[in-house]
Amino acid sequence: MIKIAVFASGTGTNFVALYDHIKQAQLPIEITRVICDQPKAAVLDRARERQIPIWTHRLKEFEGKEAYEQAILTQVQADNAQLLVLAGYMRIVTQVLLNAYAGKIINIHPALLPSFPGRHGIEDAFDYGVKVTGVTVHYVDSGVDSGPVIAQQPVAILPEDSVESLAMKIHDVEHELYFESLCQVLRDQGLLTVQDNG
Ligand SMILES: Nc1nc2c(c(=O)[nH]1)N[C@@H](CN(C=O)c1ccc(C(=O)N[C@@H](CCC(=O)O)C(=O)O)cc1)CN2
Ligand SMILES: NCC(=O)N[C@@H]1O[C@H](COP(=O)([O-])[O-])[C@@H](O)[C@H]1O
Repeated sequence: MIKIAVFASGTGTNFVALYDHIKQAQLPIEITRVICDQPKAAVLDRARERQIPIWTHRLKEFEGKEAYEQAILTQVQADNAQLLVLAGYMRIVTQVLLNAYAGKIINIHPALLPSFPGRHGIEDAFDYGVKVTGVTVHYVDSGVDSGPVIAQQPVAILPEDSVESLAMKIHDVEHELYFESLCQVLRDQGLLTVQDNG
């Protein structure tokens, strides 16, 4: 069984999409825990509904970011998580996790990096007026949205689009591309085989 931890801070639609795809495909992948920095985030209810364990604490409960991430590291290592999957996790991952999980942390971003990094990729692309934006899945490094790209998919911004309609199109792409990218990463790391149908 391949063990992955999902990190999220908000609604959790990407977590649900990954969960559903893994279940539908009957892949040997287990989401060991949802890690969340916002104890009231909706993603936690989604995890509870699916009997997925959670770890949720606010940063301010700890003596700084390093102690916070050390607590997360202790938990994901105890869970034997092999890959950390950031899915709307709004914290910059520090060297505590980067060192322990070098090359084993991935993220999804709602823009075509390196364009429009940061917390507001969808709105920034819409406000800039680009005609094409999209979704990026990438490895996480010490920079922000600067790690090696794993996959990208374009999304056209039409004249009739609002930022809301664009966000819906972006999320629809995310909910397919992240699962495809996860399987590719697990295959690249020799954890998933063709025999697994992954
Ligand atoms: N080391 C990395 N950590 C994270 C990355 C990354 O590429 N490298 N991607 C982000 C996700 N993200 C955009 O995709 C993102 C999330 C949050 C922020 C940010 O600036 N957040 C807060 C608080 C920062 C903190 O306390 O950690 C802020 O507004 O200051 C920027 C980009 C996930 N992590
Ligand atoms: N900079 C990171 C970032 O903007 N991530 C974005 O947060 C959203 C989380 O949605 P979800 O909670 O419904 O999965 C997703 O659109 C993801 O690309």
